[in-house]
Amino acid sequence: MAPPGPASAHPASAEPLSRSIFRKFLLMLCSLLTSLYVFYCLAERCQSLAGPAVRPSGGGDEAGAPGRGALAGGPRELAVWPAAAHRKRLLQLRQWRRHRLPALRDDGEEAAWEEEPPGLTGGPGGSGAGSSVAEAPPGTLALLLDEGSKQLPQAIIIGVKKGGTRALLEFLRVHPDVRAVGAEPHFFDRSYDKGLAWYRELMPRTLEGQITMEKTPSYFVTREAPARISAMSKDTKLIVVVRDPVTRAISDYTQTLSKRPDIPTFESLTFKNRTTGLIDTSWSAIQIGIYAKHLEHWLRHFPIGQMLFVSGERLISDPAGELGRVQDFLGLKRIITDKHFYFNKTKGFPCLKKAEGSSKPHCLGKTKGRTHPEIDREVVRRLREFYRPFNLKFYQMTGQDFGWDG
Ligand SMILES: Nc1ncnc2c1ncn2[C@@H]1O[C@H](COP(=O)(O)OS(=O)(=O)O)[C@@H](OP(=O)(O)O)[C@H]1O
Repeated sequence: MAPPGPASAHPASAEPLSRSIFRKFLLMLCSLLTSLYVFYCLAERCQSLAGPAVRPSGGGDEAGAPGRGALAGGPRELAVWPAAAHRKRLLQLRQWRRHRLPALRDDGEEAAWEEEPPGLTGGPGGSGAGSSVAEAPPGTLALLLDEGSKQLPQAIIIGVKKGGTRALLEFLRVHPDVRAVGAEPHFFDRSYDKGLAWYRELMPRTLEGQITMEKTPSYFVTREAPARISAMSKDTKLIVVVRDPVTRAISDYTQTLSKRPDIPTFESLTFKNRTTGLIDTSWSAIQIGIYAKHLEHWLRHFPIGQMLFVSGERLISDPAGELGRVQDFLGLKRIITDKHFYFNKTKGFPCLKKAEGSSKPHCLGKTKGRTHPEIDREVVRRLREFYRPFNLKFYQMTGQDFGWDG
């Protein structure tokens, strides 16, 4: 008879089986832990847990210190305001989803902030490196999205049409304490009968310490708007972006021309009677630029100190400077600085190194910064003459010389 096998023969065949089960178990445990970690990091808990629950707002010691932070959403800013940045990103995700749904739009002019077309990329900060919730799969954070509540706006950009209102709003949205509705609600001019509850529903959710904003440039020239906004809240802060009324009128005309190429020339629309040189002030392109007259209506309901006048020209030549004034006016810490902007030569305008909820450079869309048609010099001269007294009155009322008549 053959001798029995070694005593260890049977255990030797059983052990590999239990070991392999154990190994599989370990492998599963590891993958589970890895998935949990990935989920955890996607939720950006890693960055936010260490931060304060509510970021202090308003002018602290460092208010007014330019160039303090790094790029919006960049590592340094997160280190300074981790909780605020995290909360804002959660809310941005909600917005990211909304961007992909048919949104409330104005006359089609106001498409949302557009990403740079391929030909325009390559600006500073455009590497696309780094993560942002806007680029993360939305489903992963679904459970965390019910934060905040909808508030009526505490600040409104009320005008002026073609002044640079979109640029200002999009620049402001970079601030972690600003939440704004993307499209123009037109509540105080077109939809007032829908009521404040309807209006509030349009607003994005905000957390404590964040400001809700909207922009509708036609409010500035709407007679009923001052009383209506005051009835909502006497404390509403009002921002007006103004621009040389002559170039504003040409910009306005250029927009109409882009939609209806068959309209009469700018020159013919400007005059009631070209021979006498009588300006047609009933033409809205002309009428909107009589800023002093419109302002009078607002001053019946709001003190001048509750209004901020932003220069549309300086918003292009020195966006950080104007944004500094706006942040001060809104009682916000000066987080948006020159480090957030770069000048895009192709676009011919300042653009953001990183827009809200994105890590890529962003310029305004092609409906902003259109090429204006050449206008008869004599007509331009006559218009300048027409606007001069109104401009001077406006400088006097606001205490600011916008330099349109120098
Ligand atoms: N950064 C930047 N990028 C592009 N465009 C800029 C920027 N800053 C100000 N502007 C000027 O904004 C003008 C459009 O103004 P609005 O946004 O107020 O227009 S609208 O009333 O909302 O249609 C637009 O007018 P046009 O140049 O006539 O198109 C621009 O001159």
